[in-house]
Amino acid sequence: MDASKKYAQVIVDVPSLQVNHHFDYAVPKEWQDIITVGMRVQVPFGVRQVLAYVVGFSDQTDFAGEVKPLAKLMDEAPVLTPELIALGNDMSRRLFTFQVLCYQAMLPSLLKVDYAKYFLPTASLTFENRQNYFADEHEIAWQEAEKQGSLSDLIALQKDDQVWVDYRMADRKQRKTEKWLQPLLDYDVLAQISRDMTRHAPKQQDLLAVLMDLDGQAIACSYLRQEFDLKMPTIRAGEKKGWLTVFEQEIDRNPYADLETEKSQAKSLYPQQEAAYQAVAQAMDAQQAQTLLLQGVTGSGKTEVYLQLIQHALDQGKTAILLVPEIALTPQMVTQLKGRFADQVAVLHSQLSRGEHFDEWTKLKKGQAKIAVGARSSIFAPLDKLGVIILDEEHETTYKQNTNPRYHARQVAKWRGAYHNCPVVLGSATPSLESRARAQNGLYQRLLMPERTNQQSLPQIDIVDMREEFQHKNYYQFSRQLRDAINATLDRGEQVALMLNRRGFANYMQCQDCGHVFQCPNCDVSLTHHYDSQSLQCHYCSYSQSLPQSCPKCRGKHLRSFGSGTEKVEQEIYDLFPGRTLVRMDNDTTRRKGSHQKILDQVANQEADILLGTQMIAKGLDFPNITLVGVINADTSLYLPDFRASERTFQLLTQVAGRAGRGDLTGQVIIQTFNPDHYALQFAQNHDYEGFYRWEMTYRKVNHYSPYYYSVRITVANFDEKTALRVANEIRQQLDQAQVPGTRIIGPSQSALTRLKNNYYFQILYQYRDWQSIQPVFDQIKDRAQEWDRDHIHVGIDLDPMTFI
Ligand SMILES: Nc1ncnc2c1ncn2[C@@H]1O[C@H](COP(=O)(O)OP(=O)(O)OP(=O)(O)O)[C@@H](O)[C@H]1O
Ligand SMILES: [Zn+2]
Ligand SMILES: [Zn+2]
Repeated sequence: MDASKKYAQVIVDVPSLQVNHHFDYAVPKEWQDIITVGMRVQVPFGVRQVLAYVVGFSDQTDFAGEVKPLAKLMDEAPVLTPELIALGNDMSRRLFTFQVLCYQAMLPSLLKVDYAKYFLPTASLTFENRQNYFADEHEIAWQEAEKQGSLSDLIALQKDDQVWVDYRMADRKQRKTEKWLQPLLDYDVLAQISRDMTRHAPKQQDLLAVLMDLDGQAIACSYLRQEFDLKMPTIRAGEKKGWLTVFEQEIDRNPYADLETEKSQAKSLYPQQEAAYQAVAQAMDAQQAQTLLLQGVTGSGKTEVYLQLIQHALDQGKTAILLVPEIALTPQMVTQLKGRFADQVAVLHSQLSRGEHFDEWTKLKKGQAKIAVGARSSIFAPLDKLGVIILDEEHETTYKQNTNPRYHARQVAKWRGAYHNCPVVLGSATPSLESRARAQNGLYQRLLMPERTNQQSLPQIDIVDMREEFQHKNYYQFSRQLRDAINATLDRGEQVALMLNRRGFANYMQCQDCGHVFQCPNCDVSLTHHYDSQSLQCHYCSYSQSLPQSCPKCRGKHLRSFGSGTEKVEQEIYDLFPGRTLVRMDNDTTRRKGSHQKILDQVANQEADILLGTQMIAKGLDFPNITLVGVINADTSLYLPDFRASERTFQLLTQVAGRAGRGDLTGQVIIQTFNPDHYALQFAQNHDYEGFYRWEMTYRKVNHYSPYYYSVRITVANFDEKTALRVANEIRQQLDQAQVPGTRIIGPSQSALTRLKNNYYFQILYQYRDWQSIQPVFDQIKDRAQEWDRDHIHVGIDLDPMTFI
């Protein structure tokens, strides 16, 4: 018996009791050899049994009362590694949140829903164990094993790879299995049987011959059918005679099975790529936990550098994580990774079913796949021996989670890099100001790739003043210049990409007679007119109503929708460019699995002349025949209630402009705007990231914004406005009393969306310079938030927020 495992330290999963300290439970004797840190257990807690995570063991406890025993084991193998347990601990402190929430964020969602577990034999299960544990069954339910008292034995067998555990969701599609057979007899015995058999059983003779050939190796029954015409009845007959046994073997549900990938070879690097590669590879070789900012213009070949760095990690016997802003939007990246690394890649894709996602995660955990690619949460990929961590488009806001735990993947990446002594690469054509500033201070090493790989210069960008168009009575959303350019491009047989900037933008419906705007009855936002479904919808709470016929206020019948959704622009394109084929890419057309890829294929195969999309089309696309990029409206994102509005606009315009002229043909970009003089547009026009950076830094300094000052946003929500405001004021007082030097407090003020989901929101913005100094007061607020929560007053603490609505 392992004395050091007398007590298990667990973090309980109880929403109303979130604390960061662990509870002690006694480990039953029969579990002491199989239980490990990172497994989930059930423990008695008050009158209930609750889920808990084992985070450590000890041979003594400080707890004065009676220490209860653990009630149930939930896993056959740890779901969290010691590294992830330590990470969750640090994250929760750093973000003023709770450990259990961090652990939940790290695990695949299948583990959070109702599922059942079964033990199934693997090919290496010994005959004896099969008889002992399975008898005639082909699987044993976990609960059944618990009842029979064989759970710990089966878990030990799982460690020995003799059985595996199948996770099945209550009512979802199951893991696919197929029938395999395992020969049970030696060659000599089989040969003897064969000699003794009558000649009238040719199928049996064939089966014996195959079994002798297999020499003990397991094989899929379907193979015998295909190759030897031996069908299940024959095999079952052999089973009855004790020659073999049939079992279910899982089939990989490979979600990318039908993805056509051409095998790709490493390209020989251009000098600028080589220099960047060498800098990172050196840090990898020296096992240095260093952050490198790879600042490469659009089309400079960042992807190839990533691929070769990942190869370098594999060559070192290590693993790698590649993060992308949103995996559904980057099918080209997945294709490239699959082409280069085939099955060594696990894709953690948000559009996978829970089961498929779980399978990919399992491959990483078991070491069957060594490269994890995916969005934000893939930073928690259960990989050992990380050799490199890469964040592509590191400036993207999707790397920050907007719900608890509000972590930033970049920060977690640096933590894991430090743990594994491996470098973190942040790649972007338009780095976030925070990262660029850290490079300036020498905290990050800056790597530059200023040239495009096609040896062409960046595309020429023209800015069109839409105010003049209106003066000339052109009421279309297409300026004359953009129309001419589109026609000329299409006449040359080239393609066009058009972006409709929808950040902070919607089509609202207004009464022409009285000016009434249709609003959501639950939230303080305008309803959005959806042309497809002929309805008005709220984007925040999903409220929906059919299109009204008259105004509820004045009964007038002149209703009109304003703004321009992609559908509306689509209609204008049909009017202005008859006979041209168009594909639309936005949230509505890409919701279904695979639809995004289909749209991109149409563009790649030149079945579409015009690609019309939201900011979705700005990222990562590489189509050599797209030579013209048009931005229909550059302005909307400039007016977000957010100090990063200019940065976002600059990034978006630079990224989308970067889609033009990536092949041998010269690119051209036309940006339409009502604010031609805005600096974000001016610097974007001149491809001047550094100029923008310097200008914007001055603005941030003057206004006390990031990266000079960091901020915490505290939100208070309640269905009663007065209560919400009262608590917000209390928090303000508490912050005032703490008197942390170098801080500034703004608010409470009503949030930009004052009534979201039937709640009133207030926010306080707290600007600070040094995390350590604010820790005590925010820890207090965090603990009080628990109490408020019980009264349905929801207090959120968002460290370094990325959005302000
Ligand atoms: N060493 C190389 N030799 C030949 N072609 C290359 C090489 N490296 C990259 N390319 C090609 O150059 C093009 C641009 O590269 P890539 O898409 O990686 O750019 P990027 O820096 O990621 O751009 P963006 O930021 O716009 O996504 C691609 O078509 C790629 O196949
Ligand atoms: Zn009206
Ligand atoms: Zn709503």
